[in-house]
Amino acid sequence: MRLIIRDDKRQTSLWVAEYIVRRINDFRPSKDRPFVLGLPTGSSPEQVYANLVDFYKKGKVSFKHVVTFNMDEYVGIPTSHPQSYHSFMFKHLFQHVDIPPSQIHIPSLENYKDYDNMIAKYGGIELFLCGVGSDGHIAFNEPGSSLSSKTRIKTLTKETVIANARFFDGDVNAVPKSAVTVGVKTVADAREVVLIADGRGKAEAVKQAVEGSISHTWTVTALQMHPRFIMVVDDAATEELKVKTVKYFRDIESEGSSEDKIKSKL
Ligand SMILES: N[C@@H]1[C@@H](O)[C@H](O)[C@@H](COP(=O)(O)O)O[C@@H]1O
Repeated sequence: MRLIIRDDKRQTSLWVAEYIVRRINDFRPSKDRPFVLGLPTGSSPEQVYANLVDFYKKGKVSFKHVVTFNMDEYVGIPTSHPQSYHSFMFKHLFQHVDIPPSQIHIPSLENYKDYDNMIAKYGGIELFLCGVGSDGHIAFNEPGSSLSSKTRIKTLTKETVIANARFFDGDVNAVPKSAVTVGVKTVADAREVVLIADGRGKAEAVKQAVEGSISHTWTVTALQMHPRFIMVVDDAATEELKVKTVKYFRDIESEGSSEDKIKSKL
């Protein structure tokens, strides 16, 4: 695991967007060999998407040969609903860049049983970007979800419904109570996972992800097993970590990752 700590959300969002642009460009995607990108919704990635749009407009990246798979979607509201994840993705990213609509995938009641197969047909996900819930859930894999789960329907916990009420004018009753979501294993099967978290509200989840034991109680902890897992967090999100942990990761990252260091010497 790499843990990148930046001062604030502006900086974490920039780091992640620059990283994604670099990964897409280094991959040199083509029609026959697209870059397969897993994507989240939520307030955490919003500025990442704004930066990606900006980089696209400046000609630094193209999404023409990028295939996307979103991680989740509410059940019970139409895709046209302003708070559907479908609407979110078009508003913040898809409508501003050159991705062909046929290359966009969002889970739904219609396609969820085939979702993991669809991903497999593209050769798997190259990079899965994700956020994390305050209770440590990734996508909508709430506490107690199987760490080997695949795409399915999940009931949302009260904590998540309350947390997401902010997008529904604070009305808890308006928040859908279930969702289609990729599984923990769907995320963990990606060749690389990049997680972005900011704010004090994510501090406990970040602590569990970095210092906790692997447990279905905090589904994010499953990513500790991942060979290429990068967490990008702001200062506030590190507040529950041990001083020693923060110092350790700051020290190794201040020199660049060991891989970057070795490559730069070649
Ligand atoms: N299903 C989404 C998750 O994918 C997201 O990571 C989480 C955190 O959202 P936010 O980034 O708004 O804090 O919220 C929702 O529950």
